[in-house]
Amino acid sequence: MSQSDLCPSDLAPIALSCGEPAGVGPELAVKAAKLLAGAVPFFWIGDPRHLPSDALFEEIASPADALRIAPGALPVLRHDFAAEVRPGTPDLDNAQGVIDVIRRATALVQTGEASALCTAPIHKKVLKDGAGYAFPGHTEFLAHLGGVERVVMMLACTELRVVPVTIHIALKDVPEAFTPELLEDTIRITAADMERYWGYAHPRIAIAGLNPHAGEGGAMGTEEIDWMIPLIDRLKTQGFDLKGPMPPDTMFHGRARAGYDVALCAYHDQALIPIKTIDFSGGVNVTLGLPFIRTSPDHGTAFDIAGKGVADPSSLIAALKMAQDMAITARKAL
Ligand SMILES: NC(=O)C1=CN([C@@H]2O[C@H](COP(=O)(O)OP(=O)(O)OC[C@H]3O[C@@H](n4cnc5c(N)ncnc54)[C@H](O)[C@@H]3O)[C@@H](O)[C@H]2O)C=CC1
Ligand SMILES: NCC(=O)COP(=O)(O)O
Repeated sequence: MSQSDLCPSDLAPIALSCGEPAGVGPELAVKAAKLLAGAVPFFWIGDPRHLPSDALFEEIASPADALRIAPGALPVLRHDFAAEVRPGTPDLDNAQGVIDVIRRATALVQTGEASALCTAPIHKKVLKDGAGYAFPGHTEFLAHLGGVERVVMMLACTELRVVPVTIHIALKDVPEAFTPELLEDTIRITAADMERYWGYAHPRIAIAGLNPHAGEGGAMGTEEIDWMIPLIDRLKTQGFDLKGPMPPDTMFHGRARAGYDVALCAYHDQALIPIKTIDFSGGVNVTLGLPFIRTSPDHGTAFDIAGKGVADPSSLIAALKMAQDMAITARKAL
């Protein structure tokens, strides 16, 4: 078989961590398994007691069994939690289980028993209060587990890819955290993984200014003049295809988006508001710079609708498909 003939069943299945069990994660895993019917083989790691009562699932002894089970039911790698679950009402006693499942799923990807990690949403404050979780989200925890210092959060849908350069910090802390070193590392990691996983040899990277109107020549802030423009000019001479600093408010309309492959933004909401507005149901969160593949739906735990059967599985399905495509592209490049 040549590398170009690779198909999903040639890959190890994807590991899906359960996330916060009182959120929409469990029901979305069941829905995704039914709709995908084995087209993207994956297994769910969690407590079977947390699945909806009518869920079609089968426990597996090892990840490889998922390839056989996935066409007809959700393959479940059992992970017992401290408590049962009431959808919409998180139980702090289950917080440690959520963290342990992320760790276990990651280990399975690191050993090659899973081809990629897909994570269902966690509730950061529940994990902090219930188990002293010391990380702002998955992204930083996975960097720790992967043994890398710097990773990049990217959200992607068919019409847009965005990267928040600073991630889960208070807005007042952004100007200090948004440094030339961080922006340069983010550009390098983004460019490398755009090639590795999506085949862009020279991705066109747009960079948003920090300030309104990208500073308007220093009238509304000077970070653009002081260091952003010199950094961008220096990296251009090294072959990076960069554009910016661009005025953040005018870089996301349709014609502007056609001019770049990925937009780097100074802070969380500058990046996530446009993509969640354009495609909330199809957006995928992917971590770049890790020594393994990780994707996630773009939404959170949605406690307000958990257990009601109305949660939309589109973003989880897109995340599973993207993980599979990334694994195939990375394998072909070997
Ligand atoms: N990857 C992850 O682990 C993520 C975790 N979160 C966490 O989730 C928690 C709740 O965050 P929120 O800001 O409330 O955002 P959220 O995404 O959970 O909910 C926002 C709104 O979107 C709706 N919604 C979310 N997912 C949906 C789906 N699949 N189908 C239909 N409607 C859906 C909800 O019902 C709610 O009205 C927070 O702790 C946040 O940190 C948020 C984003 C990603
Ligand atoms: N706003 C994105 C988000 O909360 C997801 O964070 P992470 O858990 O992927 O680090």
